[in-house]
Amino acid sequence: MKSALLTEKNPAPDTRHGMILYMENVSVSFDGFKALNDLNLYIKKGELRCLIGANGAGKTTLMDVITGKTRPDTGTVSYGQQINLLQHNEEQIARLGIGRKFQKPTVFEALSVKENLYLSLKMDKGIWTSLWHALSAEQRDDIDQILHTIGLLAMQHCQASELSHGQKQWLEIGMLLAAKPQLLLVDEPVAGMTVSEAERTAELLTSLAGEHSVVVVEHDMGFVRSIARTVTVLHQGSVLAEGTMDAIQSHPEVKKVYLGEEGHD
Ligand SMILES: Nc1ncnc2c1ncn2[C@@H]1O[C@H](COP(=O)(O)OP(=O)(O)OP(=O)(O)O)[C@@H](O)[C@H]1O
Repeated sequence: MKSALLTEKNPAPDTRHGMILYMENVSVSFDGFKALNDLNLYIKKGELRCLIGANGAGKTTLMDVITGKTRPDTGTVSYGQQINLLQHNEEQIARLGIGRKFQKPTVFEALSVKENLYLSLKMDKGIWTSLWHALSAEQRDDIDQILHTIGLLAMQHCQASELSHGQKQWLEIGMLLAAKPQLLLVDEPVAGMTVSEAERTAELLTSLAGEHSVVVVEHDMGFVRSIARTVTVLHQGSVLAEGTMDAIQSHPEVKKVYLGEEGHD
């Protein structure tokens, strides 16, 4: 289904070569300190990628560069083959189909689950009309589908404040989905979740891959193992290693600089 947001002003990324994101030779300095150091990262269309790295490795800065919050000093960042993200601001990048979920859920507590989703649908129009009948049949179907995907169909009329921490995280993922992103950036999705919520989140993120490309930053190695096909390890602002979880866990440099330090996180 074609997104209403993908207009001439918001073109779809050209992913004919199978890649949704290209970051090449990207460096970011803060007062002379290189938070990203000649970083190269490629994300395939439809993949679920996990990004790990010790505190200060550059994970947040990397997400900030993709979403336009931080401008790199050098390098290129391309969404599909043709969209130069460095020429767009944060709002434009969101409209181009890159959604970001921060660690802390920011749902509207006083609104119902479903109303939170309407709000996300309507964001591109500037003014929020919460009336269900004002939505097109396609938009209503989209919301029902999202409620199903995030497992909150039965709770659609509950006030968001009544949701558990995990349910709020799923609602916020649903709010991102309402804007029909192609690339989803998800920061520490299972922090603070119960074991069963984390399992459900693993299923949810896995189910989103394919139709969406998903990049997950996560410290919980058990969770990473449960979802990741490819893991990228950042260290001192560069990619130290990339591969399957097994390959990463037996990589001597990774063991030395990251996995050995995990308990100190
Ligand atoms: N705005 C800033 N000003 C100065 N230094 C910064 C700024 N943002 C990040 N840094 C520094 O850049 C480095 C990389 O930070 P970043 O937040 O990207 O790491 P991270 O991998 O996300 O770490 P964490 O897991 O702790 O969130 C850190 O040393 C941090 O102190």
